Amino acid sequence: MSELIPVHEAEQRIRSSLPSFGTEQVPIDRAAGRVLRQAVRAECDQPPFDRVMMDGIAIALGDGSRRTFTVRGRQLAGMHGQSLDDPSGCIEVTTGAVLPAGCDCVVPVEQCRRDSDRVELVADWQPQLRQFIHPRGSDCRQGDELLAPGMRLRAPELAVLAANGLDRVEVARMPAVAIVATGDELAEVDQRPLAEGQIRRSNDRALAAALHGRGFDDVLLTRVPDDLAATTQTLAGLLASRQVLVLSGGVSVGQRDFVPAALRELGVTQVLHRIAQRPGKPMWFGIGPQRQIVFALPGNPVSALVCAVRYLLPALEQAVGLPGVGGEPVVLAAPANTSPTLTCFIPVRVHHDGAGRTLAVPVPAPTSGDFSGLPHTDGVIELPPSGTPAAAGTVAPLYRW
Ligand SMILES: Nc1nc2c(c(=O)[nH]1)N[C@H]1C(S)=C(S)[C@@H](COP(=O)(O)OP(=O)(O)OC[C@H]3O[C@@H](n4cnc5c(N)ncnc54)[C@H](O)[C@@H]3O)O[C@H]1N2
Ligand code: MOO
Repeated sequence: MSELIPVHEAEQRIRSSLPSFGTEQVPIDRAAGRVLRQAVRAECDQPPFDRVMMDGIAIALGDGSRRTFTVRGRQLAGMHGQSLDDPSGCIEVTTGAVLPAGCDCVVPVEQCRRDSDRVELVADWQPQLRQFIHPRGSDCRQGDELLAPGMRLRAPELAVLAANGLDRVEVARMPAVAIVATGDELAEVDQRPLAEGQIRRSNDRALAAALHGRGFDDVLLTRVPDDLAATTQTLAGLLASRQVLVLSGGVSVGQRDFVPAALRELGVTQVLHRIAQRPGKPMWFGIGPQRQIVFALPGNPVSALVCAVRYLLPALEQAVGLPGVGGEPVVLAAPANTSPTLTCFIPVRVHHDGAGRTLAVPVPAPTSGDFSGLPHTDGVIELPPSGTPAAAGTVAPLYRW
């Protein structure tokens, strides 16, 4: 039997063997949630002109002693061309308008008393030079790099794309994923009644949800029986049409655990099998002849999910160009058991204390087959091998579901 590989080495081996899925151009309205694969530079200065910040009047301040002004014109947002030549005058302006030529101060309407075309400043209001003006280029200058490859396109990034005239954008191509459930004991979700010895298949739905949650939406669900020929045939078809295969079950040492043998027969190169961790020890990972990514996860539901959040999701995120961020540091709120030889992954519920620290309360699953309590948890923490339990206060990385 192959030796157990430490968690950090398993991660390293996976990361260094991943392909990229390439890029594609998409219209801006299909870009939300995608991963940017180009740099975006400012099309022009932002704001592109000195911009009025308040509805009111624009004036030429001079020495600041003048208290009354005569309205000489109007410059609303979207208009241009007004000019003030006479400091006793003012121009009515609205938020977002170009500051009229000759003006250097905006007085909000709340600080004005208007009588016909005469405006008087309220008694205790003292206008200041350049007040309530967004100067041209204060947000960014033409040519500044605003977005870099590897950024996820969320709301702020979409605003920048739109503001800079990008109606199409280059993003990472998302892989076609197949999730394959193995096991003769597995029944469909709607099968009633269940025969003795059967359980409904649930790992595939959990894995698909985990993938959708990270933006991997092209996911096909299928199953194979515990039979080498059938497994090999189904996997051959999937390797021809999908870039990522995620299998659950059939990777251990049982008489009917055919997954590693079938993958070997199909020319998938094994990169690792069996990691020094609990749960999820039997995980298998390999790369196909056309550089397909193949994760064969253990069938136990907690094990499958742990391996998905610790290895599968970070790997696919790397392959689409996102920077690796690792687990999120959290503070253990109570002691947690460890193993002297294995890295332990422990389900936790997280909350924040008064100081804003993220505290993790261990909610251990009785076995890796017991997943009904997981909905009340947020993810798993990773505890390295140790001869003593991890004390409350230990900082550990959290991998969210
Ligand atoms: N002699 C040994 N036996 C086992 C070892 C070992 O080292 N020596 N390792 C154990 C560990 S740890 C795990 S984890 C499991 C993993 O086994 P497989 O990946 O081969 O998974 P299966 O045997 O097919 O299934 C395990 C368990 O999970 C249930 N299952 C499978 N698929 C699904 C699904 N889609 N939805 C819900 N549940 C699923 C299945 O019914 C089994 O109960 O091996 C141990 N054995
Ligand atoms: O590695 Mo298995 O996941 O403990 O049951």
